Amino acid sequence: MVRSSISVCIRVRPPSALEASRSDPVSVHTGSSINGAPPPGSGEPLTLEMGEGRKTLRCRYSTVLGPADGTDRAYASVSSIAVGVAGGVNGCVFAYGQTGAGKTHTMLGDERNGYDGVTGRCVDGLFSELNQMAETRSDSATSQSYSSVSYSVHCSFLQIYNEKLLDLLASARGHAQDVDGRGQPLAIRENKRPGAKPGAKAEVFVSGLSEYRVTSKSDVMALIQAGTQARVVRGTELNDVSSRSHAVLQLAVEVECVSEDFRVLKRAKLSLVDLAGSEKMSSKATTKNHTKELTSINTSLSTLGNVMSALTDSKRTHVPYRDSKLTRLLQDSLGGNTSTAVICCVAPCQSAAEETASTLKFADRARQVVLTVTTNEVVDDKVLLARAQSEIARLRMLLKMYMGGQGGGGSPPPMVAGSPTKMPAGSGAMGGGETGTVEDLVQENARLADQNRLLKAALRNAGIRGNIEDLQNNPKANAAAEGAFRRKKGLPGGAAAQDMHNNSVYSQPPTNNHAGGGSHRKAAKQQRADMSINSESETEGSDLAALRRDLGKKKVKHKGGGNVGKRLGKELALVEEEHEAAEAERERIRKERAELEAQLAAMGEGEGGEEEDRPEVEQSNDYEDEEFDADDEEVAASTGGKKTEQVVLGVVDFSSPAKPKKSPAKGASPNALLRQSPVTVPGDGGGGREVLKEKSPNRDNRGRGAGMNVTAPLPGGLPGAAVKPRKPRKGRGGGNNRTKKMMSATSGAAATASTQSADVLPVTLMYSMADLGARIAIYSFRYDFHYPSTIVGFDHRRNMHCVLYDDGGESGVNGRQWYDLRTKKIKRVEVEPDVEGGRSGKKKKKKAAAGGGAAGGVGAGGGGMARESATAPV
Ligand SMILES: Nc1ncnc2c1ncn2[C@@H]1O[C@H](COP(=O)(O)OP(=O)(O)OP(=O)(O)O)[C@@H](O)[C@H]1O
Repeated sequence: MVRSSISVCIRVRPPSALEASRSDPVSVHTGSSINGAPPPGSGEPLTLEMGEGRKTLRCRYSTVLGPADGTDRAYASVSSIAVGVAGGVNGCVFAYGQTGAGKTHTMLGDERNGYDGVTGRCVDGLFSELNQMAETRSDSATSQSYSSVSYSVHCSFLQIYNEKLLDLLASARGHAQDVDGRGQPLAIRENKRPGAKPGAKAEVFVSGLSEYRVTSKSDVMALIQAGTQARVVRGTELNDVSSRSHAVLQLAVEVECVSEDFRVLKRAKLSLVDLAGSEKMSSKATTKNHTKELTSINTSLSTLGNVMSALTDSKRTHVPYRDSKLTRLLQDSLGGNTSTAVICCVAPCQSAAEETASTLKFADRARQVVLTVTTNEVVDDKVLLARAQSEIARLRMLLKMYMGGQGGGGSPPPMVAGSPTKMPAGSGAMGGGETGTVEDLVQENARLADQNRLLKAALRNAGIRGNIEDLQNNPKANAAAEGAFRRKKGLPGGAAAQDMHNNSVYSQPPTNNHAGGGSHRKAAKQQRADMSINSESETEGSDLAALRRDLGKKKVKHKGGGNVGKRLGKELALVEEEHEAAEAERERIRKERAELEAQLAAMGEGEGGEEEDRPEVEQSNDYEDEEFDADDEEVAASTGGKKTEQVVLGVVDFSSPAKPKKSPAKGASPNALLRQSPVTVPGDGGGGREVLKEKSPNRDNRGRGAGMNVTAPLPGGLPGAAVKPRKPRKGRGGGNNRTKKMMSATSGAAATASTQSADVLPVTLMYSMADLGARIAIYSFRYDFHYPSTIVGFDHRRNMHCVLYDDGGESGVNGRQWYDLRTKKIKRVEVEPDVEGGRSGKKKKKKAAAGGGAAGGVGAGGGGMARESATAPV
């Protein structure tokens, strides 16, 4: 966790031709050459002469760029923010200033200079960093080495015009336009990240915004070019090409670092914002439209100023983010977990002195805003364990050194690499680490507590008021119930219900997925893995216990007799205390979880029947919802009549090795680039990588993720546009609407399309982002049919794949489905509008507001797969 203030750069543009022709005197001076010394302190000086009889302003800012300075210097002042996004730290750079002051020139550039602005340079810097990490297989931020580092970047571009959010890339996709021809306004929503720390802020994202997968700067530049053409521009008194909207380009980055023992997933977003310029209301703003534009620009900029003021005022409890769309969208960047820089652009001339003074005032406010920035990374249980062990080793070493092992006087040992230890603030030579074991535990606790919350909701739903005490008093029944529950839910450990405490989606090691059964074997294997983790946890526990015993027995004294020893003793005791509290909390949550799961299991046992025959309760897709909470689970569970069929799946790859398609021709129009099918370019890791993949679920998606191990194409191939045959389920009164629809759409297709399960060939999945784009066929033995599909997403939280049927929507199913390809069971099926009766009115409204499609989550941490399956209507 790092605390830093918003970085401020002032850029003074050269006088324009008009200003020169009017002989408008220069009033802004960079450097200290103007009479009177700049105020003391660090930073570069700037002087503003306000005019005759008025005070001259002298100030300092961390970077001041004069008319002769190029955009490269502006980029230099923000490059660390762009590069930091690769390491999982959110970044935001925005340009602020009067109309015609040079914001667009600075941020985007123009066609004449090939859009050579700060934005293009940031994108370049980010991709260079990502490619370097992938090539060297290391994380430059932590110097940690991995066996593989892969990344994905998604780009969106929007404008805020007259307080409406409009997708700048929507027209390129041929989406419906409103009367202005600017596309449908989009809504800002919030997504509470499951597993986030209690009290953590919800993430803001724009629902329905198109996002494109990009793999290089040129991909992004093509999008910028296309989007810029859709931006609202008008000639004004001060600028012939004045932007009348705020433009926000966002890159959502996910980096996956995999080593033998653990996996780390980093998510962050980079926001690059070119604000519309403030302008005085003048008589020339005659048209109604122009006046409306001016009013909304000025209102949103003044709200931005108010937000800055509120953030710098320690007494203010309310920050008016919601007063404008701009501040609401930038909420994370202004007062949240984002490294932010503002480039304040000013005109050099006397006639603009008032506006320049107001821009400098904004800059002063901005630099007082203090941000707390953390790395957004998700680590699996093994890395938590590794860190805890590394922490223990470090503490042991400290103990040894300061209690006589290595003798006094020496300087304390350096921090163990990769062992971020939480030590009390001001711990001097210890360096005061940032995050660590205790925080990891707290984080894990939050995740477990979240899971408990969901379990409680499921229980409430089922109306079960089980007798927990009974189960507690009967360990055998308890274990059996747990096992049944696990088998039913496809959770690890179903075969031998011993321990459910390590049931984390991150704890499952990748396994090859073969056609046919074996899920119980795998579950047993997983259980053994779980148990081994447990025994390691025991070791951890006993190490800590030993450490505590040592601490208890000996009075910590520094051999050299100084205060360092005493202080270290206190620090160790504090760390230990925090550790103990976190462990106790974890224990409490685990107990609670065991009780809840036992209740659910008891319920499952009571239902009876074979696992395969029991339908699974459909769940709502939290990524689509404004806020994910326990209510969602309740709604989902209450859709009793619309349960999904449970089918056994085989997984095969039926595509021949990907042949690189031609890269887009140089000079091709960006719109043509956007319209074309996904382009596969050769990747350095073997598999191709898709670029500019519009995430329309119905698009043919032939790219293959790196790391796919294709054994052979399926003999006889598969039908190109297979239609899903379904039969009405027995005992269900003829099936629901959906079933009927499918039946009528598919009669006769099943027989010809059927493929024997003997043909099923195994394919190796990475259980990660590397699987994206893999075309697979999912086999249902119930219907003896292969469904050709494409993996379009991987949900790290649930450890599930999102696949998309390659049937062009003919099946009538909203094609995206969530599959756990390990356990070979359908876990999630999109709820069709006609069977949505069980949903609450609120939910329906939300869906309708989102244009019937899924939410296009921009939030880097808000569930990557919302992006993959987001925006285009199915
Ligand atoms: N540093 C600079 N060097 C050279 N020309 C510049 C510089 N800054 C701005 N200009 C020129 O000044 C004009 C106005 O700049 P620009 O359009 O970037 O202003 P703006 O702040 O974005 O205005 P608006 O808010 O109205 O969109 C443009 O012609 C641009 O090329």
